[in-house]
Amino acid sequence: MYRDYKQDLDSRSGASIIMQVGDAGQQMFQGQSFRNIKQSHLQQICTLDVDSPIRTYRMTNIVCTVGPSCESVEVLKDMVASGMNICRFNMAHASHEWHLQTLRNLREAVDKSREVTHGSVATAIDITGPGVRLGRFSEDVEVPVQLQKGATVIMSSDKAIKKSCTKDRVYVIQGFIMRAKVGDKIFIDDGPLCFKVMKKVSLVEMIVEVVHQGEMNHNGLVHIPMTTPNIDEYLSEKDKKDIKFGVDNEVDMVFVSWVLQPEMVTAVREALGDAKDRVAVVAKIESYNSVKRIDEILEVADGILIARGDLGNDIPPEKVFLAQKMIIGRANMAGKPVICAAQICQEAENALYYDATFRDLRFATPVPTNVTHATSIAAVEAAIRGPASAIIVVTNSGRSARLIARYRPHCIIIAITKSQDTARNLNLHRGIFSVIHTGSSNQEWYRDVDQRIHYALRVAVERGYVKPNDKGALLHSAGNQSSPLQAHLCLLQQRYHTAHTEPLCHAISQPLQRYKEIQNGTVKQCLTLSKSFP
Ligand SMILES: Nc1ncnc2c1ncn2[C@@H]1O[C@H](COP(=O)(O)OP(=O)(O)O)[C@@H](O)[C@H]1O
Ligand SMILES: C=C(OP(=O)(O)O)C(=O)O
Repeated sequence: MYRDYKQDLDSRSGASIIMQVGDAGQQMFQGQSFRNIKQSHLQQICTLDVDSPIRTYRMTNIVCTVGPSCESVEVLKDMVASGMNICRFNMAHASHEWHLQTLRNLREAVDKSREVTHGSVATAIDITGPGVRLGRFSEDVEVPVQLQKGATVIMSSDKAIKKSCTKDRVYVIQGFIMRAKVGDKIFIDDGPLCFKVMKKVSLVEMIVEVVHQGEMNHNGLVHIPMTTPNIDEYLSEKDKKDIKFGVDNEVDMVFVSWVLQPEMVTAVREALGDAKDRVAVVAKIESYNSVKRIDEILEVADGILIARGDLGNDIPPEKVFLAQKMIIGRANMAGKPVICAAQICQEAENALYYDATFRDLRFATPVPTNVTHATSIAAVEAAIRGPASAIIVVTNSGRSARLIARYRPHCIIIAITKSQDTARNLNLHRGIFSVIHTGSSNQEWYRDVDQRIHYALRVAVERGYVKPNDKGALLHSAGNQSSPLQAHLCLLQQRYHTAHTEPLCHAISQPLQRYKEIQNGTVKQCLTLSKSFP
């Protein structure tokens, strides 16, 4: 049932999708059979079964880039239904007017889909950073321009051709021409088109020859491996204008292309002004330099995007895998979300040995551990021991949900929130499904929480995330009057036998078990809790 949207959309010009998406309605149900606790990675992989029923959900989020082929409300609705979590607007292409109209179309598509998907879609602008790009082609040139091996092209910094490039003569900035040396390879976009510099004609012009055939598009990225674009400032005037556009139009994230040093991320945060606490800054790792400075970049960024295509043009393609594994590991250690920009094999998720990852991450957590943090670790521990098919977390800031996701539970995290902003922002984190519940809360606190949990469970059942007789771990605060130390962690037995509302209410009313003595992130004891709920 899966189709490759990138090919679908690219072939209609100008849009890509970072990961593979499923047909509408199918995306959440692929998966593995229910897991048991395994002692080792080997034991875990020995239990993988080709006959396992398709019943789990997707833990990985999908980031889609929009272009002209998917700008309409109809297509965007289709993408929402197909599971898009983050909609990315690449500011290297198109005008602010186009981006604004498409953003409005997206919001309309999300509103119209709300009943069907319950989902919220985050928005991200992708700023160009110091990467160098070609100009635009003349109206009469058929784009993409196909180039065969051996063809020669003039690269020129003549501004007169900036918007009227031809097959034989393309615009790039002068700094790029000055930096290029005879014999250098120049990659266009993620390849395969590759040129070799044959002759430097002047300071503003050079002749290049196609050594690997491929195609050129408007504003294609131009890169000489292992070279650093010359940057005078961390942010160009264009990037600043694009960030202002993002803030004015309330996007949730900024992806920063070609981050070469941590200061670039800090500069973006500063440019966000008052929106800096609301908007997540994601650093794109697409060069050798950024791989080498990954820890410093991770420290200042809210998340990382591994741009495998461009990275594979800067370092040898066969090393991209090593960089990817290392970066994902370090991002996991740092507790920061990481986007791997390329198609992912969904079945691979089933082979992951979550328990070991959890142990490693817990081991790496500094002691003493803050209570919210420790309780979130305990929620994951409870889910492993259940074993639970979902962790339900009541959260308005999103903090507990993010902390739970950080410990990589094997099961989905259902975050119940009143905040639309939180719901959208959680799309950056792994394995979280946000349920927005805005119902009235002018009643006793526990009844309000109870109602929200019921609602989330109903949605979870409808979507096939939990089933009759499944167990779930539940995390919520102990109410306004209580100290954070009284935070409850409950393992609830969902004893319902059908997927209807009435039995779900029973699920909550059953005596619940509470993990107590949460000490430095380790659950020591399990008690029965019957008083917290009526
Ligand atoms: N808003 C847009 N308008 C026109 N074309 C676009 C737009 N966004 C993306 N594209 C096209 O889709 C291609 C793939 O998108 P993306 O991966 O974001 O671009 P790039 O690799 O250039 O950074 C781009 O090279 C461009 O041709
Ligand atoms: C996602 C990538 O980057 P971009 O689309 O910005 O070129 C990539 O290079 O894989």
